[in-house]
Amino acid sequence: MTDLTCRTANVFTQACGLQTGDRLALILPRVPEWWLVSVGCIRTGVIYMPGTTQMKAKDILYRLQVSEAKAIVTTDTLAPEVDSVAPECPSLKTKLLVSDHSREGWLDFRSLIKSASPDHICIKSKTLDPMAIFFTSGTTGFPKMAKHSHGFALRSYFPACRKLLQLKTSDVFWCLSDTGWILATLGCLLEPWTSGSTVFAHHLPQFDPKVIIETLFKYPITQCLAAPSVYRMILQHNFTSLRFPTLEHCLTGGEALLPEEQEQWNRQTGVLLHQAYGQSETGIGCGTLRGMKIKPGSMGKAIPPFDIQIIDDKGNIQPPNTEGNIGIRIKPTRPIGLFMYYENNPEKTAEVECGDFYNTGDKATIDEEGYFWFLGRSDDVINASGYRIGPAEVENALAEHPAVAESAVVSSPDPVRGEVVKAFIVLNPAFSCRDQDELIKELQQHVKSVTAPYKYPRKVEFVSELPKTITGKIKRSELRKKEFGQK
Ligand SMILES: Nc1ncnc2c1ncn2[C@@H]1O[C@H](COP(=O)(O)OP(=O)(O)OP(=O)(O)O)[C@@H](O)[C@H]1O
Repeated sequence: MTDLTCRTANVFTQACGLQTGDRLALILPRVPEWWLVSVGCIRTGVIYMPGTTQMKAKDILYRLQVSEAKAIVTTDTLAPEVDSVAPECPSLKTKLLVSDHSREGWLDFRSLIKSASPDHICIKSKTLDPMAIFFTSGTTGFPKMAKHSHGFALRSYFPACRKLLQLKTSDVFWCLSDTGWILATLGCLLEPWTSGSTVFAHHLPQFDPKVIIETLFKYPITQCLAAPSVYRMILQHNFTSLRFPTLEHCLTGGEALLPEEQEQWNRQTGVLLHQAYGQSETGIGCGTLRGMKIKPGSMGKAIPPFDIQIIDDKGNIQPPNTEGNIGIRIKPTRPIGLFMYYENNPEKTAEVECGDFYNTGDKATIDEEGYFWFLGRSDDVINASGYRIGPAEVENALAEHPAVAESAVVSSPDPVRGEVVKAFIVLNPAFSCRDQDELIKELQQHVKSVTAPYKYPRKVEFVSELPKTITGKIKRSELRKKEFGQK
């Protein structure tokens, strides 16, 4: 890795003429070059911007333009999409292709690193020098550019952070996160790197639960990190045995995990599933550390150096069991590992500052033991007849009914009540022939029976799919806007 990443650094500074502070878009699947490019950038101070390979031309265009990227690294699959938008990106000077074939107008990354010198002197980066830009998922609008410093990498060395996974040199760690997501930089690169553990990588072009299960049986993987949907798919697969021979520890985060899924995973695999919470802005903010008591449905406790509190809209700390915003203290000192600011967006950067805190825009409560309980994004919380309802609570209740494959709960206008709870539901195929009115009544009754009755969805609509971001997160804001007749 030292040899190859030094060569990569030389390719960037010499063959590509990139300088410290230039931006490079990194859009690669799970191939070894993803690691080389990331570390090559860290060595040279080139700011890298990971992006998912699921992007289409317009997504790539948006990212290249707003970031004024000077270079891009990608594969054959996305090169034509890049070429189709490159004329509209005047800053883009270098296109690097990771492939066994050549392509006109592109530099061949693999042959360049073969011929590059392995001698390279790393820049002397300071903790607060910029390292990477992570685009947010765009769940609530256009993706924002969360800029991180080298302190983000440093945070993985902090003893308190290493308690999350407690990786050892003997561990074989498999992080299934999309390479475009901040979790991949943490789970595929920084965490195992700082612990000296083995990284397991699988190309996995599609999330086929059968392949994931076979892989966990075949290879000596001891720890696994993946989005809740991955564990969900495995559980829904009805495989005869999920007793993986070497798996000891599992972590998930990035979206809500249902408490019953957490329990079901434990029952079927014999391994505990720990939950973490984070954002492109924060990396992992809180989590259930290895060995800590798991409270199903909770996102665990704040991980130092972050001081996380539940705050009101003015930044006042709220007592336990009171709904509020998840805030991370930034005054008097901004903690290492938290994003620096939104690039080119001082208004948005100022908007998320709330008193002494960075307001994550997520609603939650904290209990007496310091465990956080996610309610939903601030914009998604429903205010029905004076009751504040988090979509996650209703979606969790619906998920317990066998008819529900997936649901999204949003606010909907009502002439009498102002706002009511509306559920968009994707049915499991076995229930698609059922009388719809009858099924709606049954589902409403079910929600009333498993959670506080005022939360039940007064409106229900069955849909074939839910609107999602390219990383698979439900765009509740899109559904809500449709309900209120907005664009
Ligand atoms: N454990 C978790 N449980 C529930 N939600 C989670 C969890 N972890 C993360 N999230 C959600 O994911 C969000 C972070 O996702 P990300 O940084 O990818 O961008 P986004 O907020 O989805 O997109 P955008 O900011 O562009 O709308 C959090 O703010 C939170 O809403």
